Amino acid sequence: MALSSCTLTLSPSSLRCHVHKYTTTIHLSPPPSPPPHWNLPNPPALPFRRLVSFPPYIARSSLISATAPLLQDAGATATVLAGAYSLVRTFDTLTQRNLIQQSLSRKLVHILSGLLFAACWPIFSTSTQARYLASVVPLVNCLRLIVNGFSLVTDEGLIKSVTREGNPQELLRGPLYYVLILILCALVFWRESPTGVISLAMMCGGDGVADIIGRRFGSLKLPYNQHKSWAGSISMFICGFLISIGCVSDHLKF
Ligand SMILES: C/C(=C\COP(=O)(O)O)CCC[C@H](C)CCC[C@H](C)CCCC(C)C
Ligand SMILES: Nc1ccn([C@@H]2O[C@H](COP(=O)(O)OP(=O)(O)O)[C@@H](O)[C@H]2O)c(=O)n1
Repeated sequence: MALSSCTLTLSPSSLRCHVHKYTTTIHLSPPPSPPPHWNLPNPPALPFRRLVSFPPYIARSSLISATAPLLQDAGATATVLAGAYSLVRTFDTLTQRNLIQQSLSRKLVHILSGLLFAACWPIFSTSTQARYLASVVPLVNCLRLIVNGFSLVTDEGLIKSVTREGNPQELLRGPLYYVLILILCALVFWRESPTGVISLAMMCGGDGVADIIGRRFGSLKLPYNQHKSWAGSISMFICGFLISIGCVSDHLKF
């Protein structure tokens, strides 16, 4: 029903609105004077009666709407941090129990960490601070790699699931560069540009698969690099391309 008119009757306790279907103007009448036994001072003569101040529930709802994105981003950051810790712990347990080889564990952590990090971006809000809170996750892991890489602390699970030979200093090379790229992609590209997720798809999906395929089927080496093979390089291109297409599809809203 279209609102065609409203006659407002202001009163100190409430605002009553009587909607009439067929008049088209709005009449604002001055509030009735309070009964004499209230002994209130006469209100100042204003050219136009100010509406009563917003009731507390409106002030509260505007505060909630202002802090809701921050609370959402804080919750998302805590969730993804817990996911990162759980991922490394899971592969450490699988390696400890000899259910998978350490080299395969490391590569699966390599493939899954960055892709799952980017897959979590949609749970953050669309506010400007979202990317900064999201980048806290790789930043915390960057600090973990540094303190373990310099043996300031020793996280055996992290070292076993992320290094080739179990040398803590290995954490200061590939893994450290890896999380720095995650920070860069989150801060610079975030969800505005597909460049970030495509870079992560190639670094995580492509490079990770190249190692797995290249070690097993890479007998035919590249002419200019005897440490790389045609099988590994072609698998990097194909998997990286397919994962990139998946990352920039609708479900990430690019
Ligand atoms: C093993 C890794 C890189 C090795 O690179 P390269 O030597 O083969 O070139 C990856 C290291 C991963 C890091 C320790 C953990 C990163 C977690 C990530 C920031 C957040 C993941 C969240 C998600 C929900 C699991
Ligand atoms: N294009 C590629 C990449 C890796 N690989 C194989 O994967 C192994 C490790 O690859 P990598 O140098 O990317 O290892 P990370 O430095 O990524 O840990 C190489 O020694 C090769 O056996 C390949 O055959 N072809």
